[in-house]
Amino acid sequence: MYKISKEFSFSAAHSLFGLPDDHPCSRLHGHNYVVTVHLRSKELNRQGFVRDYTELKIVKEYIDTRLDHRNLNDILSPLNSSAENLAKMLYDVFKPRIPELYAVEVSETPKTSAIYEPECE
Ligand SMILES: Nc1nc2c(c(=O)[nH]1)N=C([C@H](O)[C@H](O)COP(=O)(O)OP(=O)(O)OP(=O)(O)O)CN2
Ligand SMILES: [Zn+2]
Repeated sequence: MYKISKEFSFSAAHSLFGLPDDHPCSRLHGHNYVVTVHLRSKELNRQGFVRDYTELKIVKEYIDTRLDHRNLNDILSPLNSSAENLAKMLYDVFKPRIPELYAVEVSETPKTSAIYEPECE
């Protein structure tokens, strides 16, 4: 199995619901998000690629137009704007266009990340 990944970054605001009143993440705040798309394939194409990294510019275009400098609560509603929910939403958006996609990772901070990977496809 061959695996590749590519990172994309954007800045956005959000607040989380369902947390204790004194939880800091209940308040509107922002992150410099990093999204990593993970692709895999048993075979390489004739260029020797799982997929050309430059073909992943569709991810950058989506992030730049739909997520960057926005409030993620507006985009993920009625779901909570957690990193987990964002990772699954992005997986569902890109899987039809990137068949080799097997997981999406979202980091809100350099120390945290959430990964959505379907159990079986
Ligand atoms: N499982 C999850 N837990 C939390 C999420 C999430 O999306 N999934 N999100 C948040 C907050 O939005 C935010 O990311 C705070 O995270 P935290 O690691 O607490 O960030 P800090 O920089 O404040 O943490 P330090 O301990 O100061 O490094 C909360 N939880
Ligand atoms: Zn947050």
